[in-house]
This record gives sequence, structure tokens and C-alpha cells, in this order.
Amino acid sequence: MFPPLQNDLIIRAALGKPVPRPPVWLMRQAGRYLPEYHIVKGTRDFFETCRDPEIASELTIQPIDHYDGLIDAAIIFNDILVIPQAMGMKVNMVDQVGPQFESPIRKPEDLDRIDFNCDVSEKLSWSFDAITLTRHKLKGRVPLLGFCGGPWTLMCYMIEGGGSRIFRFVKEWLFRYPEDSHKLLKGITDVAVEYLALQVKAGAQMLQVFESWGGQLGPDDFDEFALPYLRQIAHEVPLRLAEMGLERVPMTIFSKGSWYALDELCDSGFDVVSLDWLQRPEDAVKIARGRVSLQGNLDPCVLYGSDEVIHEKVRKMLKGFGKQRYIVNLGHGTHPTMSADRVGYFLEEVMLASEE
Ligand SMILES: Cc1c2[nH]c(c1CCC(=O)O)Cc1[nH]c(c(CCC(=O)O)c1C)Cc1[nH]c(c(CCC(=O)O)c1C)Cc1[nH]c(c(C)c1CCC(=O)O)C2
Repeated sequence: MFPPLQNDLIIRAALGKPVPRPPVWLMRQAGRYLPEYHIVKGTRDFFETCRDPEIASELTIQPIDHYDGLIDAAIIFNDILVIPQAMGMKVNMVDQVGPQFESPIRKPEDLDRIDFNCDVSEKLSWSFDAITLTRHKLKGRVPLLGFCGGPWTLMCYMIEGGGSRIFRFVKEWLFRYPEDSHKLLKGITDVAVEYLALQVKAGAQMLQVFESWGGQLGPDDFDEFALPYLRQIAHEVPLRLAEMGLERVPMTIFSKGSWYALDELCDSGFDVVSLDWLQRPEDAVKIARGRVSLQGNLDPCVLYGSDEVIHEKVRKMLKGFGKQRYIVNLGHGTHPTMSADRVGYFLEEVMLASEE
């Protein structure tokens, strides 16, 4: 049904199969640092671009064209906040501010407003259409990744109503209303499982869960409020795929700031653990003991640095992780103020270092 895959490096690396060189892609590789992103997006509303399969597929493929041959995966152009939207919440993307929820949930009674039984295939149908169209347009050049937000991270946005510095409201839930917190986290998890499985049905060849606010939790609270739901996702998505008669695909967990949980994340059922730059590659490899593949982890701001610094840091990173069971990436997403040429220089250095 889809064109045959010509580059399966990331799938092989994720599953621990031998690769001639480590694959590379970048979190937020589609977006505002690319001049052509602004041309296509224009003044359109951000979520409108996500919901339009033609535009979403074009934005997804932009970095693949721009860095032709230097990027080994495409990630569907979308956002983690579409799960709260599917569950009935209104979210706007405000220029220079970021996401803003119209009425965040602040008290346990507000859970009555959340649609825990939403019909994912219907509510997010546009997202599946975008994945299917993108798979065709990619013509098998690189695998297409699907994704969703981690339950704890989505709970943060649903309660805080946007970004936050101290996460006062969501932490009040954890420490005052733990049962309601678990009810919400469980509800988000169920939707996430269905959403990920349906992305695979639509054509996604690998999946990543973005638990971007993982590091806001201390180790005990991570074990109570984040880890069990991540485990549930890793366990249930393959079961749901089997029910639908589909083969499982590799799954990655990126829990930013959760360095203390690396050992547990290696046993959580994911194939790949994606790291931020707070961890030394050598230490991560030791802790992982070959249980998973690792992804990451250059500080994205290194891309603001000189040629020499990028050259050195790329080599040090590759030496630390080794070239097998490893996917090259940044430790978090690209920034809008990065230069597309510097991103290109980084990718070229990765290719050179991989062949040394
Ligand atoms: C936390 C989070 C969000 N969204 C996402 C996360 C997890 C990753 C991370 O931790 O960064 C995930 C995401 N968001 C986007 C993608 C697309 C695919 C890709 O990685 O290229 C992905 C994977 C597009 C986007 N998502 C967003 C943009 C910018 C939209 C625009 O203004 O043009 C893009 C390209 C908007 C967004 N979406 C979100 C925020 C906080 C913002 C505002 C960011 C900002 O203003 O700098 C929520």
C-alpha cells in the first residue's frame, strides 16, 4: 500500500540491529528556524496547519528536502496538545507566548468537563489523514515517526493552562488531590494508547512519547505520577496493534530532565530512551547495559557555537555513545532563532564523524 522503505537505519538502530552508521534526526526539525516554514505557514493559525493534511505533510517533508540525505527520519508535523483538544479542551497557539488553554482545569470538579471516552479515530481523524498522505509523499525516503505527549506533561498543560515556571497548580493536584490526579493521568493514558496505535494504522513506522516536563518531578513523584503511565503506554500499544492485526513498531521515550530514572526507563518497555544533555553519554551507556538503544543528546544551544566547538562536541558525543544501538539527536528541540545553515553544518559533521 505504501512505497517501499529505502532507508531503515533508524528502525534497525532502535531494535539493536547492526547499522553501517548511526541514524540522525532532530526534535522539532520542522519549524520556525527554516525559512520555508514561514513561507508555507504564512499567517495561518498553528493548529490549522496541523489539521490540514496537505500543509502538515509539506511541513513534515521540508527538513528532509532541505538536508537531503543528511536526515534519517521524518516526524509528522503536529503537536502534543491535540490530546487535550480531543478530550474537549480549547487550546490556542499565541504568537510569542506559546499554547494557551481557554479554561484550564483547576479543581477536581473540573474533571467533569473532560471527555474521557472521546472517539479518538473521529476527533483526530485529520491527524491520521496527514500521516497517510505524508507516507505516500515521502516515497519511502525515510521512515515516518508518529508521537504524542506523555500523560504527566499533558496533565501539566491541562491544569496550568500553558507553560509554567514552578508548576504551582499541577503540583497542588499531585499533593492535595492524588486520587483525582491518577484519574486524570489514567484517562490521558488511555487516549494516548489509542492515538498512538491509530497513528501506526495510518502509516507511522515508529513512535515517540514526549514527557517534556518529566524533570519537574523528583524521583519519588516521577515513580508515582509519570513512570506507571509511561509503562502502560509501552505495554498497551503493542497489544492494541496486535488486536488491529498490525505489527508492533519501535517506541521511544523522551523524558526530559529524568536522568535519575534512566535505569527504570530502560526497563519500562520502550525500545529507545532519548536523553537530554544533563547526562554523560558514557554513563548512560553503562546504565543502559544494552537493554535499549539510546538517542540524543547534544545541548541544542551548541548549534549557536563555532565550527570548532560543534566539530569537537559531535565527535565526543559519538565516541561516548558508540555507533551501534544509538540514534543521533539533540537533547531537546531546535529553537526558532537557530540558523538553518548551522543546523546543516551540525548534520554534516555528524555524517563525517560517523564515517571516521
Ligand atoms: C512541549 C511540546 C509542545 N509540542 C511538542 C512538545 C514536546 C517537545 C518539546 O518538549 O519541545 C511537540 C511538537 N511540536 C511540534 C512538533 C512537530 C514535529 C517536529 O518535531 O518537527 C512536535 C514533535 C511542532 C510545533 N509546535 C509549536 C510550534 C511553533 C508554532 C509556530 O509558532 O509556528 C511548532 C513548529 C508550538 C508549541 N507546541 C508546544 C509549545 C510549548 C509550543 C510553543 C513553542 C514556542 O513558541 O517556542 C507544546
